Amino acid sequence: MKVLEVKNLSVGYKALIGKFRVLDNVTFDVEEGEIIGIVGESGSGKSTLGHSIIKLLPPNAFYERGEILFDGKDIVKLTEKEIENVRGTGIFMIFQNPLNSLNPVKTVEYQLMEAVKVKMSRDGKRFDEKEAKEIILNSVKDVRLPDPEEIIKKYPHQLSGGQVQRVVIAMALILRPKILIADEPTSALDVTIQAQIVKLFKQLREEEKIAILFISHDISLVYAIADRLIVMYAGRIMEDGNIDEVINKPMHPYTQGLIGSIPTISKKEGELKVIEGSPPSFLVLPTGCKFHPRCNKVIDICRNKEPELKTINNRRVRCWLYE
Ligand SMILES: Nc1ncnc2c1ncn2[C@@H]1O[C@H](COP(=O)(O)OP(=O)(O)OP(=O)(O)O)[C@@H](O)[C@H]1O
Repeated sequence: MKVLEVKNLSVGYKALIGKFRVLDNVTFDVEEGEIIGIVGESGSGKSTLGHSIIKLLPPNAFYERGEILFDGKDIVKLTEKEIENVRGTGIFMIFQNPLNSLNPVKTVEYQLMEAVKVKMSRDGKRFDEKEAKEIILNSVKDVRLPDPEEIIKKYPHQLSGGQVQRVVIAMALILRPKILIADEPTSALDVTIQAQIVKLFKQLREEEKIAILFISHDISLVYAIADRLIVMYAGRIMEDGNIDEVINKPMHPYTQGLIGSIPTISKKEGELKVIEGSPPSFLVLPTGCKFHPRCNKVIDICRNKEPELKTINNRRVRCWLYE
């Protein structure tokens, strides 16, 4: 069952130098319980995509075109009041900067309690303080925060970055949304905690059929959690498919470059290949395929005409090599 359909989504920003489009015609569906890794270099539009889906774009951003269908409604068209009812238990986003999700003048306990209240009321349950406290303490234990009783009395600024991130993840565990968007959720955490959080996300999917959009620049981490991989470049989907198939047989030269630059045990240091150059500015995007200036398989047509995202054997790929 589809829980989200993003159709032909284009999103831009207004800046002093003028308007520019970041997301360009992004289309993908999300199935119930599916974990999708969204990868790409910094600036490829991953966070913009996440913020668009939960309708929390910065004030200078605008939806140019397209639809985001969730629960029979187009998120793009929802009023602030309507989207408020979707956020939390419908769609929840863990931001790259977790402090943005917390209120600086309220304790952790207060904020997790609010989440429990929202969850109970949307599930049609009567609020029970004792039960709520138990749910809070369990969620704090689940994210491996030390001294749960003590930590919930604290304010966000009294916690480390990694602890704040775990409080936000605890909030997600309480709310159990239909869709969880996690933007680099574990980058502030050390490797052992990271592994535990990845396990928790998988458990959430198993128990609650939560769909997760896991945004990261770290393909190896995504490989440990996702079923499917979407590769973004310059605000476009370049490749999309089953994660094992994409990792073992990447079709797009950009995906091949990203995977070729992952240090793995089997590769000796000297064999690591990095993609030359850097992503283009959205103000002056190249003509044709946006990756062509950095592509080692470039052919004439790539410079002049942008390829469409084509479906080939269960995979979508935007590249002239497969036309
Ligand atoms: N508030 C903003 N105002 C203007 N431009 C913005 C704003 N936020 C993002 N952008 C532009 O959108 C582009 C995509 O940014 P975005 O944060 O979505 O990429 P990303 O792939 O998530 O990168 P990162 O991995 O660094 O977070 C950026 O290069 C930047 O030019």
